[in-house]
Amino acid sequence: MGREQEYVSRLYRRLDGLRREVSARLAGTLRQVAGGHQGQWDREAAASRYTERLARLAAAEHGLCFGRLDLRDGRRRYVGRIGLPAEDSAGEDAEPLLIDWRAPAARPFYLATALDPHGMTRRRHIRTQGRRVVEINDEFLDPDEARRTGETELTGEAALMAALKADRTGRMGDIVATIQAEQDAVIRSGHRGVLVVQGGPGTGKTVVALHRTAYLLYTYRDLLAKRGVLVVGPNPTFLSYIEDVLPGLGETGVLMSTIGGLFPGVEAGGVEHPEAAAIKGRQEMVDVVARAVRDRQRAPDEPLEIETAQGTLVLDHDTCAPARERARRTRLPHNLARPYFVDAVLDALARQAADRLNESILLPEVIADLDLEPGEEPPTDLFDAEDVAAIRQDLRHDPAVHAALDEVWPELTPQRLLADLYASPERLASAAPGLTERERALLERDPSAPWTPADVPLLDEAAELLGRDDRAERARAAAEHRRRVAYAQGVLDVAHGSRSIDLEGDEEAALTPGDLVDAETLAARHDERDLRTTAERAAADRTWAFGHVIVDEAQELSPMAWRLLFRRCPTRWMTLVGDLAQTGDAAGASSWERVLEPHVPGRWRLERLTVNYRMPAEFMDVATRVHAELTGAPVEEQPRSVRRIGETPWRLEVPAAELADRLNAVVADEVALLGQGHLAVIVPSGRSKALAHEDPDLREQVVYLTVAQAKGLEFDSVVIVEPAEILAEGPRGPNDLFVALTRATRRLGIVHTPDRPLPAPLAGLRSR
Ligand SMILES: Nc1ncnc2c1ncn2[C@@H]1O[C@H](COP(=O)(O)OP(=O)(O)OP(=O)(O)O)[C@@H](O)[C@H]1O
Repeated sequence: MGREQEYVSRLYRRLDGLRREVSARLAGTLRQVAGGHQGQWDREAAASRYTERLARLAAAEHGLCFGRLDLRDGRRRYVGRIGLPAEDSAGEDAEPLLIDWRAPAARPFYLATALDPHGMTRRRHIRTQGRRVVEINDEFLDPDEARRTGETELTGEAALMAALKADRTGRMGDIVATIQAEQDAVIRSGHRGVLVVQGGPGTGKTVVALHRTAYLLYTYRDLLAKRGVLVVGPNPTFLSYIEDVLPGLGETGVLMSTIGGLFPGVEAGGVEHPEAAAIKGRQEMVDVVARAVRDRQRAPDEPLEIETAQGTLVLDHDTCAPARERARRTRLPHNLARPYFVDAVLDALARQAADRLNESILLPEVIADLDLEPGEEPPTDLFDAEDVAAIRQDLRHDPAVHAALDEVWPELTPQRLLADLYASPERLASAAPGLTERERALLERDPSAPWTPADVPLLDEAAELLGRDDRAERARAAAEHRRRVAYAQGVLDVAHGSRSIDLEGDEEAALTPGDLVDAETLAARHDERDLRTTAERAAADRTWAFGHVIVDEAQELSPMAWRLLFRRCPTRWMTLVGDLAQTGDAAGASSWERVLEPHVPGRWRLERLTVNYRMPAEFMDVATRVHAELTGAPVEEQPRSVRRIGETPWRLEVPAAELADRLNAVVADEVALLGQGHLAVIVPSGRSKALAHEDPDLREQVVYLTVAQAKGLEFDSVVIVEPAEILAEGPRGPNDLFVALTRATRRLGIVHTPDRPLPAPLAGLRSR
């Protein structure tokens, strides 16, 4: 241990040295007096590079080095959170002092087994507290010995067990020191399409997905730093549960969001009936939104009268229908096709106005008064093409014409389209004829009501169909650019005019700025630079194309949510992790094939995680039997637990009238048993108003949660209240109960009242 302490101290000295070096560079950069915009830009870019590097070095402080590999040729490799090069004095060819866990050379640390030692003779786990080595665990990778004694499938078993037994903290931690072989295969998978990771509860899907993110950022840093990585989780509570993992691994530039957070400018904080959310998630909503858009392109049966400066004009079906046809034939999104519609309508209205004027001027008595030659036809039209164009121009700016056009083909935002749709039973009936009246009634809503997470994919769908007419914006930007170029040219001209005439004859010295840079380039240097991080820019841009997308609890996503996500990831490079046995959302998935084939036919790969690290076998066994009894799902497909604790789940039956008091007493007893650990009380959503908090703080020692809130989380101890109610209330009750039963690491119990029958495996639990 003394020798390892020496080495670890050397690593920390090296880390400190690098931190000092990078800090000094950062300070130097900040001190620089940058010349001009370009200089300022370069300085900012360098400063942000150094800041990022410093953050990475700082994140490596805890558990800097956690392992050592002894190679058969006698060399040693230390594995840690980041790579550390040898000291400068050691020469360029010196081996690195520490290898980043993501580097290929570190891989045997996770894969080597006694039977397949990858050229290693020993794997050593080094546990540190602060900068002090406190424990060492060795595994000798001797194939002969393994053949004699049999081999465990776990790598670094002692370190793994210690990690699993530790108290939970309300925040997920990293597992760099104890990644298991099947997890390593997922983390480093080179698959460039959609990788689906299916695994039962506690198999490490979440933690593996986050480590894969860190691995991809390390391996494809340039590509992913530019395009960004999006991590999608089921709800804000879950996102706060996992928020420390990536920064702890030194990676900060990732955008974490729920589906509800993916429409910039919309806060989807509303809550709605789960059935309404499920309807909004259905595939058929694609047609509903499309019809809602088409319904806003009208050819009115009742003519609209427009009081214009040219007199009263009529906008009727025969005027609108061909104009609409013409605009639709462009196949452009609604707002971009609108100018074609407007053009055609203005043509027709201008003609109509000219005809009206002809009628009002060319009255029979006027014609009779005309001095016509014999045989000469009386005039029928007093306006030539130019006159009609002038009338058209007047109409284009007439507010009454604008108002009429807005009625038949309005410019629409996604928000306005959906708010108008939900607010009108007639609009809903027209756009959603396939829904029942009851289903449509569930969608009805006041326009002032807040948006809900299930609205976001619909808003996104609408945004695609509506498009945004940004011609005015682009014209403004182009004009601004022209202004800058003209200004730059002016600057160069002044510089040229004021060059020193003393230097005449000396060609090189007489170079002026205009010889070195043209006006376009000079103007570009003065254009505003966007100094936001990739994640910030991505968060603000609905059409951002991410380099990689990771989806956790992927089974919960609706078909509409998948459409949104695939739009955000045109390269289709994604990692999806989930468990079909835990699907709770009525719009969620029951088959990966059904979810993915429409988007990436034949181009997705399924990996499985089979070992459960969270629950002891005693808990997993009960959860599996309950799920199998309720759904008929095969027991063999559930994961195997890595440990037993010698304690089974308990059951407490209490009279209904005493439920609240007895529950409080149970909670107090459990807390007393826990020490520093955390307890979750999982309640039916029907009781959540009284018990569960809408925005629970997972750092509290005791939290009350619904199943939906508890999804993906884990606690030392879990108490489930009225499992029969949980079973009865959701659209996928058996899955919900399964989720609740698979959250605990050390203690698990249920509290129920007598008149609700329990599934047999729960009825048979020991009494508390
Ligand atoms: N190799 C490992 N070493 C140490 N701990 C691990 C390892 N793999 C998983 N764990 C731990 O097991 C627990 C369960 O992991 P995680 O939450 O990622 O599982 P999950 O498959 O996403 O579960 P669920 O489907 O229930 O959400 C976590 O505490 C995680 O840190």
